[in-house]
Amino acid sequence: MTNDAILAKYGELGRDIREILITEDQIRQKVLELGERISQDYADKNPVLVGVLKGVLFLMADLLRVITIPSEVDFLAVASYSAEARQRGMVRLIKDLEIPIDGRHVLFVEDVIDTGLTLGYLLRSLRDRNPASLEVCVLFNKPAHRLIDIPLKYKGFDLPDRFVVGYGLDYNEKYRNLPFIGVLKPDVLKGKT
Ligand SMILES: O=P(O)(O)OC[C@H]1O[C@H](OP(=O)(O)OP(=O)(O)O)[C@H](O)[C@@H]1O
Ligand SMILES: Nc1nc2[nH]cnc2c(=O)[nH]1
Repeated sequence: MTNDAILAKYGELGRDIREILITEDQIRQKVLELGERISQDYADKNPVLVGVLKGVLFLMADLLRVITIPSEVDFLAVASYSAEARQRGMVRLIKDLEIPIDGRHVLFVEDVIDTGLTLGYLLRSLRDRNPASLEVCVLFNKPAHRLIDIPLKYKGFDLPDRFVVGYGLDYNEKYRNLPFIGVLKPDVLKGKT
């Protein structure tokens, strides 16, 4: 299917998209590769995959389906603060893990890393609980605005400095269900770059 045909299939959502940056097939292939590596690296370790709601839902579900070893999953949720508040390290946990992670091999799964502030805070919080190991798997890495250096053991795509939607990523809670990564048209995207 051409990109135009894919966008047409999504009707009003598709009409808001200026460009598809990463296709559904490219995402599927990359998630498969990540799942294969994780399955090899964590064989016999029964890892706990941890994600932050809500953007990670799609990645987490797809990744779990291609991981071939026993593994567990749990989620955190954080309150959204302004960029200024987050820069001061303010991330408020509104849902904590249900699985105790002391002594466990934890893989933090993130859909997108931009400034790194959210992940930086959450990794510190998880490290305090003494996991046996703590690594990060990110599908979409946006290095342009990174404020904190975070080692990424598993990385999918480097993205340009543009606000993107789809595959879990939203704009005002919309567009999460698009199966690709796209850039919104300028008239839709007010105040974002
Ligand atoms: O590296 P940072 O600049 O901290 O940005 C990354 C965060 O942004 C996204 O969440 P978002 O705030 O969009 O919430 P959502 O997942 O509920 O859409 C993503 O899931 C990360 O948690
Ligand atoms: N939807 C969305 N959320 C983000 N959080 C950090 N970067 C992005 C982005 O490009 N799109």
